[in-house]
Amino acid sequence: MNQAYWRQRWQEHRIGFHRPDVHPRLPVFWDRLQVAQESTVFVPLCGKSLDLLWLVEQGYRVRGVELSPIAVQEFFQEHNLHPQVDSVGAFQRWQAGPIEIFCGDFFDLTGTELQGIAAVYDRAALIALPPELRRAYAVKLQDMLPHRPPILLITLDYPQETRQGPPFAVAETEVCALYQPYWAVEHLSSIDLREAGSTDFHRFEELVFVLRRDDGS
Ligand SMILES: C[S@@+](CC[C@H](N)C(=O)[O-])C[C@H]1O[C@@H](n2cnc3c(N)ncnc32)[C@H](O)[C@@H]1O
Repeated sequence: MNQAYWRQRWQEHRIGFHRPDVHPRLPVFWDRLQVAQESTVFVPLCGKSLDLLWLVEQGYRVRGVELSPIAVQEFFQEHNLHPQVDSVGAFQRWQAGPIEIFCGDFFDLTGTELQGIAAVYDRAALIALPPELRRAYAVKLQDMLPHRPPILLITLDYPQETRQGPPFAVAETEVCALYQPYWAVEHLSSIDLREAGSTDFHRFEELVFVLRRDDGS
């Protein structure tokens, strides 16, 4: 699973992961993070998600990172936003009002781009990555966010042997293995997506977690 794969998916418009609406779990669970308004939320591997706009409507600033320039351009175009574009390190930074998207590879972030981050929203970022990159992704977040802001994390879980990712299955045990001991993991909900007719696998669940700084207390 490499950059070429994702760039090609955007080029061919194979973006079944992109929702035409705000993710239903975001408004339900966001308040659990208790993030002060006007602070900045980091949205890794953001695509052109409408969740960015929902967060802005709630009074936050958002900072995304996304590999595909097609995704970034479409996001701003589709919402009639007129971004300023400049270069920051390895990234092209697109900015319009409270929305900033760093176009480039998440793994090229240095940490300076994430200064002032008050919370993280991960929907379909961790599960977009194969196992070896998931470990690197979590380590990178740990390195770049030493103040351990809260994370709202949405994953999928299903028998991985029944299909190839992405999306990859990421169960609660793996979330705990990746994020503890830096963050305490609270499992908020499991939703059987088969009921919504989304799949015919014998198990296909969406899991929602909140990760909070673990002070060891
Ligand atoms: C499954 S999609 C999810 C997009 C978005 N979070 C959403 O909910 O619609 C994964 C996204 O991550 C992007 N991506 C994959 N690898 C990346 C990387 N190393 N750095 C930045 N973006 C990446 C892809 O281009 C794709 O848009």
